[in-house]
Amino acid sequence: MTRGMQKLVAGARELGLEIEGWMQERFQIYAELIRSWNRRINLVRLQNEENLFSSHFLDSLWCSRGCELVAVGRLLDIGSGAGFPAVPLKICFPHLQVVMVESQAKRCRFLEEVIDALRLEGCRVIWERSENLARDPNHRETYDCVTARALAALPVVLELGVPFLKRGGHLLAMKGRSIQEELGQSAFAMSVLGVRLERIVPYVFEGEEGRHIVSFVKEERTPEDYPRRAGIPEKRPLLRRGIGGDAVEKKMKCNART
Ligand SMILES: C[S@@+](CC[C@H](N)C(=O)[O-])C[C@H]1O[C@@H](n2cnc3c(N)ncnc32)[C@H](O)[C@@H]1O
Repeated sequence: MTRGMQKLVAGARELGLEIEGWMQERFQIYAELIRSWNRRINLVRLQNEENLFSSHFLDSLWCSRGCELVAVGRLLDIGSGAGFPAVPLKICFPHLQVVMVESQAKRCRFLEEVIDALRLEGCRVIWERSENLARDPNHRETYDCVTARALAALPVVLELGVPFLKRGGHLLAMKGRSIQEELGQSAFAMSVLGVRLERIVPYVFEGEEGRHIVSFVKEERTPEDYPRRAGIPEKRPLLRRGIGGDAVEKKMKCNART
């Protein structure tokens, strides 16, 4: 077993997850595909093999602390990129019905190859902006769980993600050190969209510090006006105007990738 795989298996065990042999094989194939595609298209910043297994695969599995994934049926991952956190979650929780929505065509082609190579049944990718997909009645208010990693600042993640949730469903935002500041900026978006903060799970592991899973629960139907049309949530985040909105907006752009 490679050192990367050893770290993944040990880290997952601390989360109460057993990565069985057939799951390890899938992680191995997934890692090979990422390495090979990464030479052609920009998928992830790869320092070394260990970094892929811990900072990406293990990091993704921390979502399991955000809500009871065993009780989740439909899960939507917005802006999956190379497949995080959706693919590691699907490998370890095979019962999940997973949809990945991704706006870049090349990344969607990569994700389709991953689904085929790993034989991930009940997992598909949609090439679309999430703002548009959220208008589709087959997707709007139909998911038990929505995940987002390195997608955007928190008020933007809320506007993109909450419309997909059923009442009682969870939005899991994977965030870095700026979490308190971003939460402070999210009060207005939370009240407009009808969600409440359920819990913040801080975590660290070797090579990663200051990480958080932020879990929200949807309490009310989302007004039809949200999300606004493609690009607007990012350009004009849901902040209450007149209290330094513009200054906050500029700062939020810096926080988007954490
Ligand atoms: C920084 S990458 C993060 C990818 C992955 N979640 C990860 O953690 O490595 C953000 C991804 O979200 C996609 N994206 C950004 N806005 C989107 C939107 N509104 N709808 C769908 N995909 C979007 C981008 O194309 C990009 O692949």
